[in-house]
Amino acid sequence: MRFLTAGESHGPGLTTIIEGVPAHLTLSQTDINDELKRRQGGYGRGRRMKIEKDLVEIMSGVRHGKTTGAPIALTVTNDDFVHWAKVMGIDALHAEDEKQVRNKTISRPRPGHADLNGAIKYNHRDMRNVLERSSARETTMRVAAGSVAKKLLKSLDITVGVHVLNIGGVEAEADYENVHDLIERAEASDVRCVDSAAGEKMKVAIDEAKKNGDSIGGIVQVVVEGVPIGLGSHVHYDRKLDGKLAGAVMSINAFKGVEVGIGFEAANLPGSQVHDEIAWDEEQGYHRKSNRLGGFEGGMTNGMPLKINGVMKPIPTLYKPLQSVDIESKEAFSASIERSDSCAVPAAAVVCENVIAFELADAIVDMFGHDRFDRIQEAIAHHRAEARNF
Ligand SMILES: Cc1cc2nc3c(=O)[nH]c(=O)nc-3n(C[C@H](O)[C@H](O)[C@H](O)COP(=O)(O)O)c2cc1C
Ligand SMILES: C=C(O[C@@H]1CC(C(=O)O)=C[C@@H](OP(=O)(O)O)[C@H]1O)C(=O)O
Repeated sequence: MRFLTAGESHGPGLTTIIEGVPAHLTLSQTDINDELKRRQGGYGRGRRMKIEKDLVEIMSGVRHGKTTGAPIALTVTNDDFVHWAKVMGIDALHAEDEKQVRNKTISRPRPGHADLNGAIKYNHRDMRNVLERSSARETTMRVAAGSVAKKLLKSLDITVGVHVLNIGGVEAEADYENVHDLIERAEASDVRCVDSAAGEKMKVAIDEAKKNGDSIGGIVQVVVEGVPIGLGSHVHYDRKLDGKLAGAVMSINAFKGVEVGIGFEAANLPGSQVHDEIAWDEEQGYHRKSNRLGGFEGGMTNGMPLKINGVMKPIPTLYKPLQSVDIESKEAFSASIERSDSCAVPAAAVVCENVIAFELADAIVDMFGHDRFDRIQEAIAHHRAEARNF
C-alpha cells in the first residue's frame, strides 16, 4: 500500500490517493471522519480548527460500503479558503486586492519552520509558497489514509491507540490495563493523557505558554495490540519494520525523535535488564515475560504490544517572535507572526497513531496477500494458529 497527498494549507482543499488497499474491506465516510475529528481536537489548538470541519468525500475506490481494490481517492475542503482566495491567487486579482496580497507576502522567515530553507531551495521571494505546503494542514490527509489502514487493522483484531506522556516537561504515569483501557481514558482527556492529574497540569502548562506568547512540545506513545508475529523482516535493511515506523514518525511535522520500547534508556542498562525473556503456554503461545523492546526484535514484530514514542518539538510560530532577518533588506527583524497553535501535541498524537497504522497495514498486506481482504483474514488466522504451536 502507498499514498500521496496534495494540497496547500489555505488552498481550496486537500487530496490523497491510496493505492493497494485490498478489495472487500468494509469502509464508510464515518470511519474516516471520526478519525479526522480526533486530529482536530485537543487542548492548545489555535483558531483555525474552529473554522475547519474536515469532512471527507470518497471520490473513488469504494462502492456500496466496500473497497473495490481500485485506488481510493479522498478529498477534504478547506473552509478557510474563502478568506484566502485572493492571497492564494486562485481568483483573478483586482487592484484593491493587490494590497492584501502584498501584506500577506512573507519575507521574514520563522526560526524552526521550513520558510528560509524552502525559499532558498525553490527560489521563492514570497515564503508563503513554502509555508502553504510545509504546514501541518497536510497531516489531515495522512490521517485520512491512516484511517483506512486502521479500519483494515481493526477488522483483523489489531487495535491501535495513542496517549500523551509529556507536555512541556509535565510527565504522566503510563498506567493502563490494556490498549482498550488506554484508548477510553486517553480519548476522555482534553490532552489525551491517561493520568488525569498530570493531564490537568499539562493544560496549565499550555495556558502558561500561550499567555507568554510561547509554545511547548511533548512526547506521545502509540500502543498496538493483537499484532501477529513476523511483520517486517530481518533479511534486508529496507524491510525492517521498526525502521519504517521510525521514518514515518520522524516525517510528521515537528517530530524530532522516535523511541521503540524503552528506547534511549537502553544505553544505561545491562543486557539482562533490556532483553525480554521468552516463554510459552497453551493460552498465549510464545510470549515475552516483559516488553522492554516494545514488540520488535530483528526488524520484526514479536507478538508483544508495540510501543513507539514520538517526540514533538515546540511549535515554531511564536506570538512573541524570535529574531530573524528580512530577506529583502537583510536587516534584523522579529520573525513574522502567523495565526498558530500554542501546543499541538494531543492532535499530533492522532497523526502519529495514523502514520504507524498505515505502515502496519502495509506490512500486513505485504505478508498475507495483496488483493482480497477475505484471503488476508484467512491467511492471518492460519499464521496465528501455526505460530502458537510452532
Ligand atoms: C498537528 C500539528 C499542528 C501544527 N501546528 C503548527 C502551528 O500552528 N504553527 C506552527 O508554526 N507550526 C505548527 N506545527 C509544526 C510545523 O508544521 C513544523 O514545525 C514545520 O513544518 C517545520 O518542520 P519541522 O519542525 O519538522 O522541521 C504543527 C505540527 C503538527 C503535527
Ligand atoms: C491547519 C492546520 O494546522 C495548521 C498547521 C500550521 C503549521 O504551520 O504547521 C499552522 C496553522 O495554520 P493557520 O495559520 O492556517 O492556522 C495551523 O492551524 C491543521 O492541523 O489542520
